[in-house]
Amino acid sequence: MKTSIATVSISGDLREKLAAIAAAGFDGVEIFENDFLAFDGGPRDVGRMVRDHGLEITLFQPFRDFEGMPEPQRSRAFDRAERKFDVMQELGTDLMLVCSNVSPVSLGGIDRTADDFNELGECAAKRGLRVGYEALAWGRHVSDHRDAWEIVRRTDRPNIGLILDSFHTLARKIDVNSIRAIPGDRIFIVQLADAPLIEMDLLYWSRHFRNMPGEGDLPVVDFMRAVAATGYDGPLSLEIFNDQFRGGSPKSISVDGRRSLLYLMDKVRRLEPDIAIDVPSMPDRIEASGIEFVEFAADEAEAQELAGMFRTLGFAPAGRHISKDVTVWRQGGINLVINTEREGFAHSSYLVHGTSVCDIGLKVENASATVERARALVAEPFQQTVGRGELKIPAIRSVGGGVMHFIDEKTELARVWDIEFTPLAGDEYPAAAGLRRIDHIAQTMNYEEMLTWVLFYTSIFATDRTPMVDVVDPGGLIRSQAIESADGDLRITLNGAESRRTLAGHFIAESFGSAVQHVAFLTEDIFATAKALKENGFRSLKISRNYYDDLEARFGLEAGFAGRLREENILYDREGEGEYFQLYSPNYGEGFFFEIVERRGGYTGYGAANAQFRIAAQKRALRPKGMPRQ
Ligand SMILES: O=C(O)c1ccc(O)c(O)c1
Ligand SMILES: [Mg+2]
Repeated sequence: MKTSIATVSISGDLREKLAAIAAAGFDGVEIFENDFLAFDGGPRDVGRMVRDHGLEITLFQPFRDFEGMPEPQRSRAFDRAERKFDVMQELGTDLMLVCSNVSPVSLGGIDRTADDFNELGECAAKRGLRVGYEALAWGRHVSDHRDAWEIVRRTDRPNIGLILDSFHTLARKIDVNSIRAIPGDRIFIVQLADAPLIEMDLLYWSRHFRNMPGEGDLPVVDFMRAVAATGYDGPLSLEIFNDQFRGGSPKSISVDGRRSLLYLMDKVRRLEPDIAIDVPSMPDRIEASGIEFVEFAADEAEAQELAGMFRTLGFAPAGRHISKDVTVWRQGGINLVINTEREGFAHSSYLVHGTSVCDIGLKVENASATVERARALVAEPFQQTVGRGELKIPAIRSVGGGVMHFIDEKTELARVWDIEFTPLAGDEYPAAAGLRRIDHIAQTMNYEEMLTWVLFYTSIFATDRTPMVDVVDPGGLIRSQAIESADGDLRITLNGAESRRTLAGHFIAESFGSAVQHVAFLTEDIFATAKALKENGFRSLKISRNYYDDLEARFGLEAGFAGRLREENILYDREGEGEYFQLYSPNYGEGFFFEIVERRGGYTGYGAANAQFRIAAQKRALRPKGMPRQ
């Protein structure tokens, strides 16, 4: 499988773009004409630079408003084409993209258009060049790949072929099976893009909202299955016009691009076992059955403070690491680890981010297969020196600089707590509060990074994303989206902040990067838990009285029940038969906190409707007395 990406898809100048594209492992690059025009060097220099990066130029594009023109525009279009052929030869590429004409003066007409391509094909053939025709979804006369293909077919020249672009076909909801009838060798290149489903003008949607396959809502897999059926084996080329990507990190967007293509083709191969698809083999998406541990990096003083918080939550120290300054605190099936080592990853994470979650342990069926899939999808494996008596636990770098370890039952990894830790009695600790397992963890990031995280999680793990919801913080909007396994065993919520004035934005700024902002524990009886916590000295986040008045009215709650919620500062939500209860800890440091939830009757959400009131309460609690409101 040859992978390629259009230079228009990422930020930077041409030099930066090529470096990032090459580093992410692409084979080729589409040179978008404007990137070339803006470059301070001739076409030969660009060609050399591309090849020096080990890349090839898969396509030069776009050539606009060519076909079906009256005179004198027609002759001018041919003159223009000759000039671009000169450039292409110097660049060292043989393929030009002609996108369907949008000019109001164009005449259309299938025979006229085929004649134009016939003549252009003759000119190109003299130089050994090829021309591909792409139907823009908003083309004046041709806006459907089926019409573009009919024109190419009538031209009947080997150097005139079709260019397919998933966006144009899928945005117009054209039946992808129509692709299956096209001979693969007449398709010169396949461009791929996804997009979120938003009702809007096609051109505007295409130029601003495209994203990587798997990041949006279009059936790109069905499109690619149809392409695979044609026998096409040329480059798969990303062409992503996206406002955020234009301002994003070229390195990270390029990696997302490669990951999206590998993930896409892995899916296609599994769905089309009879078609030979050349994609590196990798284990199927990994089923994760929950979070085995959450590890905090801290210094001694903050470790004490954190431990104090764990204690009020009903956790007790369960083990001390055999050789490291690492303690595991336990309650039910929850393991919270505090690492105060002065070296290693946790320490460097502490130096950069301060006290924060540096590592997440996921329970999987096969830990080494998990790393194998992650590596195949260009994630970075993580390793550090393993001390005597310690296990080598498979791990990767997750997005945002954190680490993710994998624990399975297959091997002795599941016994890590017995093998690497000396048990602690923890007798003098207050009673457990009924916390059973980690319900979810919430990771906070800049909004622009959200697609990167979504693709990371959904491509490696058997998870899906929920629709994005908006959460109102007094300082701005937070976009929230969950990644979850089908049975809800693994739940991670991603919160994207656009403004530093939000609690989430403040947290990212203060912790120097995206991080876990809260961990939510599951209880089976929120009222019993609230009572036990109170006895442990836990002080819950105080929620406004107005919230409870509204709750009572909104859900028609009995006054007594609403009163109990109010008394315990428990937030409530309902979804059909399902009910959700939430209790919050105070903030720790710059905005980290714990949540306790109970799910009744199959409630599957996260209480998004309550988030605004929780955030307002947290902001009140954060504001030092006498400080002006934001
Ligand atoms: O938006 C455009 O004009 C445009 C240009 C070239 C393409 O390949 C394309 O898909 C869109
Ligand atoms: Mg295109």
